[in-house]
Amino acid sequence: MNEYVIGVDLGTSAVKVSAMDHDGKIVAQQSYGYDLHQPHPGYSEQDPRDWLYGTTIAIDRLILRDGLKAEEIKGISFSGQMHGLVLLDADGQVLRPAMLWNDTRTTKQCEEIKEKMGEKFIDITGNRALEGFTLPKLLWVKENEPEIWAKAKSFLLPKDYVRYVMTGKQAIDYSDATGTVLFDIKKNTWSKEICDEFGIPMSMCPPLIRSIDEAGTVTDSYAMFSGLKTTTKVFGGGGDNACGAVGAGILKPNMVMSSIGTSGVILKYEPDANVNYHGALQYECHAIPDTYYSMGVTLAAGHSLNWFKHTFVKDEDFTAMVNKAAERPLGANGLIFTPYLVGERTPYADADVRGSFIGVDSMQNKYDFVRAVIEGITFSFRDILKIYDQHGQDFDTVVAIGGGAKSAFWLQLQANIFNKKVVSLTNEQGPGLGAAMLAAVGLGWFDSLQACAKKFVHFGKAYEPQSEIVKKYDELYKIYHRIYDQTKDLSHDIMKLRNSWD
Ligand SMILES: Nc1ncnc2c1ncn2[C@@H]1O[C@H](COP(=O)(O)OP(=O)(O)O)[C@@H](O)[C@H]1O
Ligand SMILES: O=C(CO)[C@@H](O)[C@H](O)COP(=O)(O)O
Repeated sequence: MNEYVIGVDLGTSAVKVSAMDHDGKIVAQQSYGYDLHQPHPGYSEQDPRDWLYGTTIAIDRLILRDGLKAEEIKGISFSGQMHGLVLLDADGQVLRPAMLWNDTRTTKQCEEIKEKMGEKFIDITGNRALEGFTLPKLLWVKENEPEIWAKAKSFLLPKDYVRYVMTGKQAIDYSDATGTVLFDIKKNTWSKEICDEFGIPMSMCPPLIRSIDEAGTVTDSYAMFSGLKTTTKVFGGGGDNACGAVGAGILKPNMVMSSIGTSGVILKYEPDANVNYHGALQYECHAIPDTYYSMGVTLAAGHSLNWFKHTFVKDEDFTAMVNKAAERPLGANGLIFTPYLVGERTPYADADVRGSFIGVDSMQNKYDFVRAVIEGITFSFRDILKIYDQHGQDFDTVVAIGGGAKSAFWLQLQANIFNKKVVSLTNEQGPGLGAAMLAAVGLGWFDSLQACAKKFVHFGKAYEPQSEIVKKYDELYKIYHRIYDQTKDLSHDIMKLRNSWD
C-alpha cells in the first residue's frame, strides 16, 4: 500500500495542501483561496471558518479529484500564517473574526506594554511588542470589546484552530507560541510574569507541543466532514516561516531564507536563544526541536504586487505581468516604490507610514510601475539584511521561497540587490514541504528533520550576482533607503487626517 503525508500551508491568500510520499515526491496538490477583510485603515481580518472550509475542501479534492485513498494518508501537519488571534468561548466556538499578523490597530497597546515592561519584555520574549503580535491583540479586545472578552476562555493561532477542529484538542506549538509574545523563550514556557502584568488568565494559554509531536487523530465528526480516516495522525506543525525554513533546508547558520509571500521575510537559523538583536529582529523557537531563528518582516511584500495587479493590471496573470516588467530598464525609468501599504514592521516598526512612488515621470508606463514595485519590495529585504550586517552576522547563500520565487527574473534581481548567491527550490512550496516533513518525522519515517531534508529538499537553479548590475542597484538602494525618513511625517499627517474624518 502507498503511504503519504499531507502538508497544509495555511497562508494569507490561500490554503495549499500537498501530499508527499516517503521519497518527498509531491504526488498531489490542491489549493483554495479566501478573502482578507480590511474594514478600516490598519484592520486586517479573516474568518477562521474560511480557513477550515478551505482546508477541508482542498483535502477532499486530494481524495476525490487526485485519487488519493484516505487510508493511505498516514499523517498531516501544518504551516500557518503566524500571530493571528482566534478567540474561543467555553464551547470552543469562535467569538470574533481573527485579527491577523498584518493588523496594526494595536499601537496603543504596544506602547502600554513598552511603558510597563521596557527591556525586560525583550529579555523574556526575545521580541519587542509589535502591532502584529498576539498579546497586543488580546489587550485590544479586552479594552474595546469587553462583552466578547467576558466570554473568551482560550485563544489559538490560525493553524492551531484548524488542527483543533480536526482533533478536538487545543494546543499551540512552540514556534508559533513565541510569536504571541506571551512566551518565555529562555524558560520555554508561557510567561506567568507577562500574563499577570497584563491581566491575561494563564488558563487562556493552551497546552504547548513540539512541531513534530502527535497532537491527536482525526475525530469521527471531522472524518465525516472531510473524507479522511480516523486513523490519520495529526502533528503539531509550526509557524509558516519556521516551516518554510525547514522546507528550504535552512538547517545551519551559513544560509538564510528569503520568502516572498503576502509578507516578505529574511530568516536566519540560530542554534541557541542567546543572540540578542535587542528587538531589531524577531527571535522565535524553530520547528526543529531546541533550535531558534531570527527574522525581519516586510509587511506588504507579495501583497504590494498583488494590490498593484488587482488595481491596475486585472486582465493579466502574474507571470505575464512580471515578464513585461522584466523588459523595462533597471530602475524603472527613475521610479522608486516603498512597500509600506499596511505600515511596516522591519526595520521601521511604524503602523502609520504608507507607501510611495517617487520619481513619477510621463515617460513611464504601467510596467515601469510593476518593475518599481518588485524592486522596492526587494530593497525592503535589503534593509533587513543590513541589520544582520550591523550585528556582524555573515552568510553565503540565500534560499528563496514563496510565490515571488516562481519568477526567474525576481530570483536574479534578489541576487543582484543582495549581492549574494540566491538558490531556488525545485518546487516553491517551502512551507507546505516543511509541514509535510514534520509529519514524516513525527510518524518516525526519519530520525530527524535533517535526515528528512536530505530526501525531501531539492535545490534548483542558483542565481549569481552580476557585478555591473550590483553596482547600479547599490546606488539606487542608497536613495531608496532615504525615502522612509523623508516621507514618514507626511504619511503620519495624512493618517491623522483620515482618522479624523472617520
Ligand atoms: N508568477 C509569479 N511571479 C512573481 N510573483 C508571483 C507570482 N505568482 C504569485 N506571486 C506573488 O506571490 C504572492 C503569493 O505568495 P504565497 O507564498 O502564495 O503567499 P501566502 O503564503 O501569503 O498566501 C502573490 O501575492 C504575488 O505577489
Ligand atoms: O507576521 C509574519 C511573521 O512574523 C508573517 O510572515 C505571517 O506569518 C504571514 O505570512 P505569509 O502569509 O506571508 O506567508
